Amino acid sequence: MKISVVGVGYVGLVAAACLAEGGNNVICVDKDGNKIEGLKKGVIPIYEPGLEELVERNTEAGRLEFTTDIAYGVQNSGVTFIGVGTPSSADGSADISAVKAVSEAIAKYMTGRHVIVTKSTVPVGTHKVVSDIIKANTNHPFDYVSNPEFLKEGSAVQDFLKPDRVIIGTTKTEIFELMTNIYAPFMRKSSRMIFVDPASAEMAKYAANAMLATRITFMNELSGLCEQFGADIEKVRIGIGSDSRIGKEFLFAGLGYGGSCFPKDVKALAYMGDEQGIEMTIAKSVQAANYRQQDRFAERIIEYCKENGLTQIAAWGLAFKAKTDDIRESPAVRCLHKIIEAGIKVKAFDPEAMENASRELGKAVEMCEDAYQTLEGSDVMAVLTDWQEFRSPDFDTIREKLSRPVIFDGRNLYSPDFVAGCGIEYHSIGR
Ligand SMILES: NC(=O)C1=CN([C@@H]2O[C@H](COP(=O)(O)OP(=O)(O)OC[C@H]3O[C@@H](n4cnc5c(N)ncnc54)[C@H](O)[C@@H]3O)[C@@H](O)[C@H]2O)C=CC1
Ligand SMILES: O=C(O)[C@H]1O[C@H](OP(=O)(O)OP(=O)(O)OC[C@H]2O[C@@H](n3ccc(=O)[nH]c3=O)[C@H](O)[C@@H]2O)[C@H](O)[C@@H](O)[C@@H]1O
Repeated sequence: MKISVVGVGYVGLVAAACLAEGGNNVICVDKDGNKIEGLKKGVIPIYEPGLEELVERNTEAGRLEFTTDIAYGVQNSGVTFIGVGTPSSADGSADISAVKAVSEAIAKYMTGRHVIVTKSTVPVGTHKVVSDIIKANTNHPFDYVSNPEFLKEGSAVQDFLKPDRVIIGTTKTEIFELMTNIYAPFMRKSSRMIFVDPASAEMAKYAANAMLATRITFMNELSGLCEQFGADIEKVRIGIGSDSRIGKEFLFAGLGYGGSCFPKDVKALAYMGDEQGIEMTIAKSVQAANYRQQDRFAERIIEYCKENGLTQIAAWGLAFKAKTDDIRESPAVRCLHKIIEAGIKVKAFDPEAMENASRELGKAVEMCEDAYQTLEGSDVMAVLTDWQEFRSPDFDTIREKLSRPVIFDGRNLYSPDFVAGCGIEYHSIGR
């Protein structure tokens, strides 16, 4: 099939490369000329495991091409996926101006019947807004599909190639069948193609992200209580996660959730509720509790440093989670902003996110070549991102290099007994 994908970010580029891997001819369109020029030369603008090989293989096979020219993309495909950003506006609503602009452009350049598929996360009701824009800008027939994306950064390629479920929001059976064919190469026995109306598809996306953010936040609040009572949140997690009604995933307490989606989507859901006069009290509480959790961790570090006259910390991790270079709404970055504001110096290391974090944190943080270099001249250490390579460090070196052997672990990566046995004071979450 001939497909175009507009937006070559975490969602668009992954979707395009995977659709090409499935045998389709895919044209990637983005307004960012630097990204497109880079991609033409094989430079992947983001870090995402497995993506580079996929892009290279499919570009060489002639199934994947890159352009800034949306007219070319639309005119040479029958289906266009929209994967542009929908960031938070100042009032918390999702800013869908890019989706609207792209829809208008698609409509203007359509030369015949076209299918327009929105992968971007858009407020419920956007299908009507976009359909109206398309109608107003073309005389050709079209079908609109709401097809929210559920991939996670860091495992985006695998998530796309092996989805748990694909939700297709359309009113027409034949369009559901077309989408089923597009996704056929990726469906396993356990995967489900789900046929719903566009509003339910749009709502399912917000419901999924808000539900996951709520689970994490509930565990984070419990972690504070565990600390007071001397209970261990990790044991509580295993205890409740063994109940199949609750399930094991997304119950890890930490320094709060971050990323480009949970924070923005929880906010947008709260906004949608306010607009409709139905207050989303849970979403609002989750949002507030999440920021409290992030700040609580930073404050513990600051307080400890102030009380003990300490002036420099070694920070391990900057990305909002492991296996990504993304620092959008990173709890690590928010935490470091607070620490810097308190007058404490920071040396930091992250395997992938230092370039992005440098832009955000500026010279206030000294970036290091490896994790151990951050310990030079530092008093205490803070683990802020759950990178695999931080999980089994050389505790002897950590103890020897820090002026005061203390670890603040915002990700519960280590066993408290083991770390204590290494002669290091250990502060983690909910234990
Ligand atoms: N990042 C993630 O893991 C996931 C994101 N989503 C949703 O997917 C959407 C995209 O997210 P990301 O890929 O993270 O965004 P991103 O910011 O990484 O990429 C968006 C891309 O769209 C391009 N763009 C913006 N306006 C454009 C226009 N008018 N014409 C052409 N290109 C344009 C930008 O230059 C950029 O390359 C958002 O709605 C997000 O909520 C959904 C699931 C997962
Ligand atoms: O809409 C989106 O963009 C995506 O948002 C999340 O994916 P992502 O943000 O890439 O990352 P997650 O793995 O969900 O982690 C989000 C945040 O929650 C934190 N987290 C996650 C799990 C957990 O148990 N505890 C916890 O604190 C992570 O460290 C991270 O800061 C969802 O998991 C995806 O299904 C969704 O498609």
